[in-house]
Amino acid sequence: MPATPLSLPTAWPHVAQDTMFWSTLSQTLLPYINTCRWFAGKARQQMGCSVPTVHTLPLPDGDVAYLLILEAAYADGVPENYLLPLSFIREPTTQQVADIPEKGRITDALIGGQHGLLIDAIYDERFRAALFTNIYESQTLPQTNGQLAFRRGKGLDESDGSLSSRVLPVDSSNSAMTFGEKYFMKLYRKLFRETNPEVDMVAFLTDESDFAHIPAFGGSIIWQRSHTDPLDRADITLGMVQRMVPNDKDSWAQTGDYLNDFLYAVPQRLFAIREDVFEKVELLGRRTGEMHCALYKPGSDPAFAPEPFTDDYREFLIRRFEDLLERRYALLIDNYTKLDEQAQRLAWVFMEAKEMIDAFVADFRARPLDSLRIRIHGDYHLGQVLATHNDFVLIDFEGEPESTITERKIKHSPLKDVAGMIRSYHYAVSAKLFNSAETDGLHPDHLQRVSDRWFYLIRDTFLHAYFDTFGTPHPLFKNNHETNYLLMIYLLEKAVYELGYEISYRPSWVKIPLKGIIDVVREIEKIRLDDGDITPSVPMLQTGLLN
Ligand SMILES: Nc1ncnc2c1ncn2[C@@H]1O[C@H](COP(=O)(O)OP(=O)(O)O)[C@@H](O)[C@H]1O
Ligand SMILES: O=P(O)(O)O[C@H]1O[C@H](CO)[C@@H](O[C@H]2O[C@H](CO)[C@@H](O)[C@H](O)[C@H]2O)[C@H](O)[C@H]1O
Repeated sequence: MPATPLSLPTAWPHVAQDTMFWSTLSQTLLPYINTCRWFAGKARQQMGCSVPTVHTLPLPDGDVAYLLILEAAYADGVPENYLLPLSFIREPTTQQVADIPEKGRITDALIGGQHGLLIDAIYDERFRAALFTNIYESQTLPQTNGQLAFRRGKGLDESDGSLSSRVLPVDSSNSAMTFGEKYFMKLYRKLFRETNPEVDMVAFLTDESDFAHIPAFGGSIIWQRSHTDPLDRADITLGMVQRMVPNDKDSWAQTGDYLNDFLYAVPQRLFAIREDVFEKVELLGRRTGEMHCALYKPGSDPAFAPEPFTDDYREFLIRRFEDLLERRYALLIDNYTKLDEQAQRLAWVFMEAKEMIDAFVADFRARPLDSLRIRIHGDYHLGQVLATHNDFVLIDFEGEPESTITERKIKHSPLKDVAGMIRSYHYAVSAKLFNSAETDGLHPDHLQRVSDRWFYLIRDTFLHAYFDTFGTPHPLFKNNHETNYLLMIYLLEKAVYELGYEISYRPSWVKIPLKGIIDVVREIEKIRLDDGDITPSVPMLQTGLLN
């Protein structure tokens, strides 16, 4: 923190409309947000930060906090908006300062002649209490630009008007707090000019279905803007409350534990998966199916009603695929020499399959498809499933981080979620078997066979339990042939997406999505043979490279 504190003349309760105040403060805010986990613009060339909107939130003791909407500008690309709540702690005691984690302290300041500490308000108990009380009372607070609408959901009990709170040590792209250890509040940091899909999804599942395996919806905080611009009038979601789920860990960690048990036997050439592992996988398949059944509501609100595979959707998916593939091939070529030998071999097969993949994707444009599309989870993997004592709770319905909010609300076949989970099981076994001391001296080909065997058994167990939930026939899945085709489309899309993620963040894991891509390419070959569609212009795969 600077030796000379920031000095601003206006008294804290009156700064909301003081543009000088915010323009001076924004110079301090830019370096601060660059230290925050939730700020996604760190690696971009930044052109500054401003405070276009300030909302005032009265606190229980008569003081105020502010909800700032920050705008971060970049040398290229559109600016981004972030939510930063601000509190001013006057003359804080040593204990008060110590109670606020370093990452929550913004700057020492002299504001309206009073010394104090400006902090991220989530670390101020008064601020948290104000948010919760406003939700409990479904208050609407008028602001200069629109109003803050706090809305209570079914999951917030009548008896819980006032509860003690704390910030949860979840270091992610949003901020999390708990109230009475019974409610979980998420404050969204990166804002979009639309309602957040998570609130839509959780509210829909809580209000319109009896699906009990999400944390029940407790309420939301929405900024309803003054609708001066007809093209830019959507409400903006700032936060959401759900029931807090007591959980030991997420399913990624739980599956990792099961794999640790499995791993011990591998060097002795023993293949042993405990029965309760299959039971858990079956249960997750069932819960996933139940979630999709709950989201399948013909005749409901148009935002959720099932839709066919329209031309628009087909074009959207093909464009997305082509763009993704182009970027991934370029990334792979640029980073080829950094890959290990096994990844390089797989990369060759992927390159060699380019024509076949292109033809497979293009076929999506005209292929007759009678299955239906619905709203789905959208970013479904083992890390999004909390493992409770003997069941699962599904969380984080915010959608794919790389997609825009509009894209995240597009309806897909639920097989996209299924593909996400299948990919996640593939990741779990590959990451364990190829990165553990227990399997260190084992031949990679042997490990690959063991890994494949585990994966196929688990995948099929998941799929059987999933489809059993629907009974047959079901309008979401026309027939086995079409279902298999769609599953391949979404598996391929997910694995190609992951390839980019791993090249950028975990180069030693690149072979995991590459193997996933090649498994799908082999299935595509089978689909082509089934279709009787072997045109000499698109060669079959030369699998010799894999040996
Ligand atoms: N309802 C809940 N009850 C308990 N813990 C939760 C709940 N929702 C989320 N969490 C915890 O918070 C973490 C982050 O939640 P998530 O919804 O994934 O947020 P983000 O959008 O920031 O990724 C989860 O991995 C989980 O540990
Ligand atoms: O968690 P996010 O929503 O930020 O998603 C990104 O990171 C994920 C890794 O944490 C990544 O997921 C991939 O790795 C997981 C194991 O670490 C695996 O379970 C997933 O199946 C796999 O896709 C995700 O792709 C990325 O967007």
